Amino acid sequence: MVLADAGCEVTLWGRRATLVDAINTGRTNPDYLPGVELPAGVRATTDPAEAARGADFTVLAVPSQTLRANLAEWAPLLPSDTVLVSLMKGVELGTAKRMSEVIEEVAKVPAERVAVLTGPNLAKEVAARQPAAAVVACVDESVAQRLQTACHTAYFRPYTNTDVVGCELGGAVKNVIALAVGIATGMGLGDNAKASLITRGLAETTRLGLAMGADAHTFAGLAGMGDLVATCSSPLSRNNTFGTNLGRGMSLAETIAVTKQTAEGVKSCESVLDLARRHGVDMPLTETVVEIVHEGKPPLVALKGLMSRSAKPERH
Ligand SMILES: NC(=O)C1=CN([C@@H]2O[C@H](COP(=O)(O)OP(=O)(O)OC[C@H]3O[C@@H](n4cnc5c(N)ncnc54)[C@H](O)[C@@H]3O)[C@@H](O)[C@H]2O)C=CC1
Ligand SMILES: O=C(CO)COP(=O)(O)O
Repeated sequence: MVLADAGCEVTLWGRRATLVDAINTGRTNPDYLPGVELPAGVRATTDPAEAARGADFTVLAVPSQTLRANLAEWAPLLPSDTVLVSLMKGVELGTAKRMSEVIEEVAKVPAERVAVLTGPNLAKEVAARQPAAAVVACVDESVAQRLQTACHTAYFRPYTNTDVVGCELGGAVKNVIALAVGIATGMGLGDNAKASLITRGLAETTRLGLAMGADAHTFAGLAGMGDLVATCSSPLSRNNTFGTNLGRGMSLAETIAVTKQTAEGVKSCESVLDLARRHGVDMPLTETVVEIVHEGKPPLVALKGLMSRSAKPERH
């Protein structure tokens, strides 16, 4: 919708023919964005070759853990000069790779042909054309500028950045911190606790980013602080809501059963922790989220553990 509003011709690929038909005939996606009328510049198809044909930009927005398998099928269909754009906020399980790394590897394209769009962009608000800013990142600034032009509208304001590593980490780790903040909400903790989690969450994200060569400024920007604030304070966030349900005492299985859409942090907390260990970085909040979500640690026990960690200067 954003691309079409900015004047681009958009072809969506969808797996289900019924949804594709609903988009083409009813101009709406009833399963995911009911009540939102899609602009005339958006059409849909179930044929990936048709979607890829002649595309200047190929925007990838499947759940992170499914990217590798999907892209392997699509890669042979892509135009040789298309720029692949990742909207995904996750880290691959097993390899601990960022989405742009998976794209480069599977589509066999150089980093200059891969861009990332991230920032505080809760889908429902964007679809309602409520104002939002974002970041488009690519190691090649001219490519980021082309994408910026392609998605700049009266309600959507993208900034460019060349720090792809920092932008991707900001998006992936904020989902893990949103789970932590959600758990705190579910436990009935107050705003001081939530602000402390957000701030210390940003500290550990920045620590990991610096170890991986990212620019510290990125984490104070839209991809870092911006997305963290939006996600950790909004009930529209699936990760935040997922955490709230866990904090209220639901089991993991019950929480998964009531979660209709993708909550990336549930899987990515493990791959982010893997990444942290590979880089020798301490990420106590991420580690605690993994313990609560995947190892059954009661949130109250986890809270006591965090509060009794050894005292240290804020910069560490
Ligand atoms: N929804 C949001 O507010 C935002 C989401 N994102 C990111 O976008 C990415 C996608 O998330 P959403 O679209 O929100 O998730 P979603 O759960 O709303 O939709 C995922 C889509 O992928 C499809 N899908 C699921 N498994 C698939 C598979 N194996 N192969 C192909 N398609 C599959 C689903 O049918 C659905 O159409 C995530 O990485 C998320 O972090 C980024 C910014 C905002
Ligand atoms: O990334 C998002 C907003 O920027 C969406 O967050 P959730 O995936 O938690 O809904």
